[in-house]
Amino acid sequence: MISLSRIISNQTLVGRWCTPNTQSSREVLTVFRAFRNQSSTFLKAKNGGRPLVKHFATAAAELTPVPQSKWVGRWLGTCAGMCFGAVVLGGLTRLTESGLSMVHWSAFGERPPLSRAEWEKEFEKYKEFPEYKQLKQGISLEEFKFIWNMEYGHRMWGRLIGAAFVIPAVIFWRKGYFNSAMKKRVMLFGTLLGCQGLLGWYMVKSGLEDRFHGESDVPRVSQYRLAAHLGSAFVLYSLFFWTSLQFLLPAQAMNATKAAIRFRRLAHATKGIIFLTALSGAFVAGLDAGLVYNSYPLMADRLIPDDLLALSPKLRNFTENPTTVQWDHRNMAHLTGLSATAIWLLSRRVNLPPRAHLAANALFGMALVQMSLGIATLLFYVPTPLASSHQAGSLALLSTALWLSHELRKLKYVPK
Ligand code: HEM
Repeated sequence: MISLSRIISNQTLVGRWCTPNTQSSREVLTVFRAFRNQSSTFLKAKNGGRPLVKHFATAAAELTPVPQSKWVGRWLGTCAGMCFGAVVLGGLTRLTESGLSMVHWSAFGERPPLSRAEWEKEFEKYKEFPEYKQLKQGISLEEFKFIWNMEYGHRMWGRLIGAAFVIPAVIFWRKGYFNSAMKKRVMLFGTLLGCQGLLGWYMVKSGLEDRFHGESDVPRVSQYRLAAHLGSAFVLYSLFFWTSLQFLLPAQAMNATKAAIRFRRLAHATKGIIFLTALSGAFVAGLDAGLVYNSYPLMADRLIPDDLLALSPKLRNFTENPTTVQWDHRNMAHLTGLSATAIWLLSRRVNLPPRAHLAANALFGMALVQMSLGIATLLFYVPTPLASSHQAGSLALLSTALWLSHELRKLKYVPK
């Protein structure tokens, strides 16, 4: 039998072995697994079969003191930051109405036009598509170059993320920095990254189709595909961010009191609510629903506007009627605001580790900023700087919620 302090000092010892010049990570992992099994059996025996420290095994397996773990964390943090940048760039591309200027796609990159003749050829191709015919008749070559470069920048940034992910992934994999769980995650990240690019083109294609014939029919991408593209970007960002936190900022342990467990559940729920609010925002953006009912808190002096269920069947309104989509987004935002407030109030009563307190405060503060940005975006008829800040704010808010729930991961069960 070994004591808890031995286990902890062994954990540090294993950590110290993990330098590139001493043990291979495979050997260290074998020692670690043996040690982990031994420790969890001991802990359970001491506590009547119930684990004394929940998540101890996972926490131990994170191998946080290993120097190379920091590199893996920094790499994933960089990928998360670059995803954040891609979301902002994508939003700016949409807000400047640039997203449908490139009418073809190639997985490995399009070559930009180099001469005036090449630019004119590219412009002629664009003129074949509905956006030019219905919305942009008569724009100059210079104006076309601007929207083309915006879209090109967004696509190339996506490819740069691909390179920033794949090259270090191969190097770290070959050096043996990943355990088997991490290898699975790396494969998942790579697959999601590839799908993100494909989904982007699938979304753009929906705006190039010849399907906009009604008088009020504006050529734009499908709101469903826009929500899917934005939603998967948020998921990818969250995975990168969360995993980098696991390497760079391991959670501090806290006592598993009833209040702490309830608080942790609320933090998880808030994270989910923020994600759904952001998805509902993508429908607002996709339908240009920020250009109707530009008043707050009422919509044309009413809490429930007249045309809320104007389309039939009724279910269609929730994804195709700008009024309903905006109404949903407002109410989801209110729910986000309420749960962020509850988090903040409860965090003052629960005994939390200092960093979890900080994260709860950051979440509440960011929710206030995000609500204000959303309201201002609506009242001022969606100006690009405000709308773009509101979009970036949604990711910043999600980040604070992820950080908070990450800080609440390690619950310590103290025997009665
Ligand atoms: C507090 C939680 C909120 C979150 C997480 C959130 C998130 C989002 C997201 C992700 C978008 C899509 C942006 C894009 O793709 O360009 C969006 C759009 C929008 N949101 Fe919010 N939002 C929140 C609150 C609000 C509030 C309170 C309002 C106003 C009452 C609002 C009004 C809008 C409008 C008008 C748009 C469309 C902007 C555009 O066309 O670019 N939001 N929101």
